Formats: sequence, C-alpha cells, structure tokens
Amino acid sequence: MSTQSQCQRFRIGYALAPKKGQSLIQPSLLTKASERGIDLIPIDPIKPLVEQGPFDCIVHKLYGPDWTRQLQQFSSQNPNVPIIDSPDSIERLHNRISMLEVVTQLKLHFDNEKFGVPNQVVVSEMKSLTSIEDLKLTFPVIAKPLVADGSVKSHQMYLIFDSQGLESMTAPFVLQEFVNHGGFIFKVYVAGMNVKCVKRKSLPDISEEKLKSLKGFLPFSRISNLIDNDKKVHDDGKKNSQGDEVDLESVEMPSQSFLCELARGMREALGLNLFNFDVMRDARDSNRYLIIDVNYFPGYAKMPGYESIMTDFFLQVLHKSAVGVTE
Ligand SMILES: Nc1ncnc2c1ncn2[C@@H]1O[C@H](COP(=O)(O)OP(=O)(O)OP(=O)(O)O)[C@@H](O)[C@H]1O
Ligand SMILES: O=P(O)(O)O[C@H]1[C@H](OP(=O)(O)O)[C@@H](OP(=O)(O)O)[C@@H](O)[C@@H](O)[C@@H]1OP(=O)(O)O
Ligand SMILES: [Mg+2]
Ligand SMILES: [Mg+2]
Repeated sequence: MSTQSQCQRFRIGYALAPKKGQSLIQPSLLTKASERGIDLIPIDPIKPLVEQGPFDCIVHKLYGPDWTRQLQQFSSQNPNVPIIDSPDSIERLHNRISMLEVVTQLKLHFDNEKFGVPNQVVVSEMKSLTSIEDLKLTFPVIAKPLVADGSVKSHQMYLIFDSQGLESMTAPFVLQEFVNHGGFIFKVYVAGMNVKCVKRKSLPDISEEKLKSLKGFLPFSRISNLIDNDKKVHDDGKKNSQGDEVDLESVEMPSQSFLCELARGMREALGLNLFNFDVMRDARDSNRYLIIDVNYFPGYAKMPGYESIMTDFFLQVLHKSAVGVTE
C-alpha cells in the first residue's frame, strides 16, 4: 500500500486491557502507522463506544456481554466500519476442543506436508475417567484447561506420566497426547493476509527410556510465550532425545507456502483476522505438522517487524472497507 496523502488520514480505535495496550501500542507502531496515514486511538471501555470516535475501523480484545452490546450498538450506527474481530468468532477460540475442530475440518492438500491435531479427548468429570487405554491415548499426555479465556488458569497445564498422575487432575480438562517434536515449536502469527512464523522453546522430547523413570504429573505454564534470546532450546536435561543441545537457529522453518495456505484456510474457517497458532513438527516424521493451540490477538509486538506487518494489515482492512463502500 502506498503512503497515504497528508489530507487523507484514518482513525483506528483500539480497545485493549491496559497491559495489552502497553505491550502492543508501542511508540514505534504509532510512528509507523502515522507515517502511513493512520492514527491509533485508545477506546475508553468505560465510556459508551458510540460517543467515542469517529473511527474507520475498531480492533479489540475485550470480552463480556456489555462490551459485545457496545460493539453491536456501534455497528448498527456505523455499518461500514470493520470490527476486528467479531465476538462470536473469537468465542470459538475460548474452548480447546472447538479451537482445533476447525483444523480437522480444513480441506487442504499439500504435495509434501501432512497436518492435523494430536489425539485428544475431553474429560468432563473424574467419575467417567476409566483407563488411558479406554481413552485410546498413551502416556505421556498433557491435561489442558478446557476453557482458554485468557485467565491465568487457562494456561495452567500438566504433563501426566501414569494413571496416578491422571487421577490427581480436576475435571473438566482436555487430555491431549504428548508428541515428541524436538523441543521447539513454530508460532505462526496471522494478521489478515500477513503470515509470520517464529520459533520458540518448547517441552523437551521424552524418550521411552526416560518415561520409565517419570512418575505422576509435572505442572507447567506458558513455556513458549517467551522469546529465546540466546536462540537455544534448553530443557531440564539440557539435551533433546538424541542427547544433543537443540539450537533454534539451526531449526528449519516449514515452507512459507504451506504456512500461508494453512493460515488462509484457518482465517476463512474461523472468520478471524488476528490470531496465531502453534505448530509442532512430529519428531517421527518431519513432514507431519500438528497444530496444538490457536490464540486470539496474541503478542504481536514480540514478532520481528511487527510495526510494518500490523500497519500493512490496517491499510488492507481500510482499503477493503473503502472499496466496499464505493461498490
Ligand atoms: N500435544 C503436545 N505435545 C507436546 N508438547 C505440547 C503439546 N501441547 C502443548 N505442548 C507444549 O506445551 C506448550 C503450551 O501448550 P499450549 O500452546 O496448548 O498452551 P497455551 O497456554 O495455550 O500457550 P500460549 O501461550 O501459546 O497460548 C506448547 O507451546 C508446547 O511447548
Ligand atoms: O497479552 P495477552 O493477554 O493477549 O496474552 C497472549 C500472549 O501474548 P503476550 O503474553 O505476549 O501479550 C500470547 O503469547 P504469544 O502466543 O504471542 O507468544 C499467547 O499466550 C496468548 O494466548 C495470550 O492471550 P490469552 O490467551 O491469554 O488471551
Ligand atoms: Mg500455545
Ligand atoms: Mg494458547
């Protein structure tokens, strides 16, 4: 998109929790957006949205019936102003089953790559829990909260090694098979048509040998949320299952065309513009990719060059909206 002429400026309102606003709306983003004709304006969630503005677009990551009502009222008075994204579409990512169902329903085919999700089941109540074999899973498994609503507890997980560990859990939770994947994951950030893949540290592989010595369960949370500054994946044993240290730098990225096509499919199926998804490369088959998590409006500021990517996205939305109006 060319730089906007000085006379034509766009106003994008953003409604974010204070901590999120501070991490995303950095001076570098404000400057980049302004240079390209966009003013990013904070929305006060306490005041009526319809009394704020005018806006050419709204981006948000707030939840709750009152905020949804505010968005509906604003949309009814401003039907041509894009709301990024619709609360109904976002809601699908707040459940760890529905967030991945979309992936299993994608009708995409690639020459080399295979993709899917790990085997998983919902345990709604402990009394229905029988054996791991009945669940058609094998240890180790990961217990993840069924609800992924952004609360701290929605990121609290447990690596489970045996039936004793399983019986220690509190339902409801999703039980997902643990797949060895080399101690790193790919985090694929999507902002409209813009797709950016980064590498992050992950749980280390668990060899059959090591599994024999592991008992009960091991709690963990948000291990892939931080950026590895030294580009190395360090696990507790400092070695992956092959016995050598994993160097993120040496990890080969999946093909960009595969990721872009996967992102396009998810974007259309989810009806969302702003999300990322975590992808593991199966340690047993380097062409097999497993999607394990989809997050709404993630931490884009951790993405290299996020200022240009976000501004490109904003301009694409504004252009589409302007063309839509004249059509
Ligand atoms: N099925 C799996 N097999 C192996 N490792 C896994 C699996 N699922 C999750 N992990 C590891 O646990 C980490 C956290 O899992 P997940 O991404 O589902 O949690 P989250 O709290 O939603 O994370 P985020 O901060 O990305 O939202 C993953 O990044 C990966 O390192
Ligand atoms: O800041 P937020 O509350 O949006 O936290 C999001 C967090 O971004 P940040 O921690 O860098 O900000 C994201 O990390 P990356 O995937 O980008 O690594 C991811 O963990 C999301 O799941 C979180 O959203 P939530 O699931 O909790 O709603
Ligand atoms: Mg994740
Ligand atoms: Mg997540």
